[in-house]
Amino acid sequence: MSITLDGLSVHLAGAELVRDLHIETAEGEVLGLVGPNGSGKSTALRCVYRALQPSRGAVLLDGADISTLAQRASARHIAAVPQESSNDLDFSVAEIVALGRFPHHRGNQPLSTEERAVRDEAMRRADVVHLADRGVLSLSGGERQRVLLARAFAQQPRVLVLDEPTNHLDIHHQIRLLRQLRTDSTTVLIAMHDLNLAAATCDRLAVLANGTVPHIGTPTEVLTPELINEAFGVTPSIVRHPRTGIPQLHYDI
Ligand SMILES: Nc1ncnc2c1ncn2[C@@H]1O[C@H](COP(=O)(O)OP(=O)(O)OP(=O)(O)O)[C@@H](O)[C@H]1O
Repeated sequence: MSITLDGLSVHLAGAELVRDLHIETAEGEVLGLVGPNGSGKSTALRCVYRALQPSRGAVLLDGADISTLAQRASARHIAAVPQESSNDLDFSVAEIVALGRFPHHRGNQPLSTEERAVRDEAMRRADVVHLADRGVLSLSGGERQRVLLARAFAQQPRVLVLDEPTNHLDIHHQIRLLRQLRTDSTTVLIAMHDLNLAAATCDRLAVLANGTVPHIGTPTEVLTPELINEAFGVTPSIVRHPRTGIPQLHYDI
């Protein structure tokens, strides 16, 4: 399924956090949101997973305004891993991942054999099988992030919204996740700070900077020294990956 941010604006606490944002994904595309702190990446993503309502504009799922859908109906298609997620209850990992099945259920019936298989496959993909019986409160930051990824996978979404999903992950688990995003047919909207990993992962990048219209294009089109300087105020040297040709940024410290 495709996601469109159609003239999205968000006003909060007397400020316009996102202004008239237009972004259209293709089905199965991995689209990265990059930009400086406070440029509105999380705010835009929160509108997609319906933690926030836009003040103007809309989020469209295959052309239909998601605000016209019941929450449970949109959750059958859109799963999210937010940047910070407080979880004060010490559920087991397997129980948390099973919550991903909730939008597909009627009432509170126990998981069927097939659904347990979906949950287990989601735990395998996020490499948390060995943690299944642990309480989530005892987990490390990266382990907890992988549990939230597993819960999102268990939802079997057509659109995955990820807000800096690699920020607690070691390099093995970063690469493992990003490879999965590249090979799956799920449409992905992902906010990232690491521009090199973003370039290697995303079909297109939207470079947000405060209040301006984003530059949207392939990594090669938007990761130019001029554009990075305009958005972030630093000027990188850009080289090509020796095998893939993807642009990679280097900085003088
Ligand atoms: N509830 C709120 N009330 C007031 N201001 C808010 C609120 N939520 C976010 N903001 C502000 O909106 C701006 C955009 O925040 P947002 O979290 O979307 O940025 P971001 O691009 O995801 O940043 P980062 O890279 O730091 O994660 C920031 O200046 C932030 O302080």
